Amino acid sequence: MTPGVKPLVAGNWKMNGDRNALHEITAIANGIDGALDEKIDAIICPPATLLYLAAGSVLDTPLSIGAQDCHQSASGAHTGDIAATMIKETGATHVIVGHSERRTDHHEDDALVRVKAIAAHEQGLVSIICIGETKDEREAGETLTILGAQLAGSLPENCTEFNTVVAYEPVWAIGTGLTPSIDDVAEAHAFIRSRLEDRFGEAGSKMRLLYGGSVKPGNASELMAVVNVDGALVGGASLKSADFLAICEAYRS
Ligand SMILES: O=C(CO)COP(=O)(O)O
Repeated sequence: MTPGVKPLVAGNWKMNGDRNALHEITAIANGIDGALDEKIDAIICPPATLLYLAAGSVLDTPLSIGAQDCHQSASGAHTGDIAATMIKETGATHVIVGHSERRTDHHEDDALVRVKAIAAHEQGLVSIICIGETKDEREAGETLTILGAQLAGSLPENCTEFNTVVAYEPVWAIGTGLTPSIDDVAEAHAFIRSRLEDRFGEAGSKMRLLYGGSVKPGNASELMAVVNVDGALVGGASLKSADFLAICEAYRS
């Protein structure tokens, strides 16, 4: 954790969830009591088809809703894409950009992630900008070089602690049950923090840095206790309210 920074626990549902799964969102919203709400912010990012319903279902609760991607343009001939303006209209407040699955599946590069983040910021949405190395890159000892390049290329100049969250997700840890060692998480997050401070000064020291990749109730406390880990970006374990709430509980004491 970073002193003075309120942690964020974010759930990324990816391409999972239908109307029947909305009760998981209300269960999470109801499971965050006042004491926990004082300790953490929490958001769930369901698929775009559920954004309106999800945002409507968490009104007046501590839970917020985010999207999983946005287009860099405000409107236009972009079949299948969703603009940040549209996300804003649903009542969502956050948007993930640059997730490794989009970088791989849709060939998104740092430059594109950067303009998506700008589009999100222009609409008053908080961008959750994802970075992370592949297994090959880690084994080649290139982790910090890759993270440095992704940070430089994916984060726009207008990032502040209010409009930007950085999520470190080692690609090889996503959905695999594998996690880096605590020392490796600490090293990566310390590196990211120093790069953010170099570039954004005071704002860089307060920007929230999430760890993502196989975060579960069983490892959340250990991972969340690492210096400069200001929360989690949770995939599979965010689909079940009990698991997501158990991860949030890592911050109760
Ligand atoms: O990609 C992730 C969150 O964005 C992590 O997914 P898992 O928690 O399922 O490994």
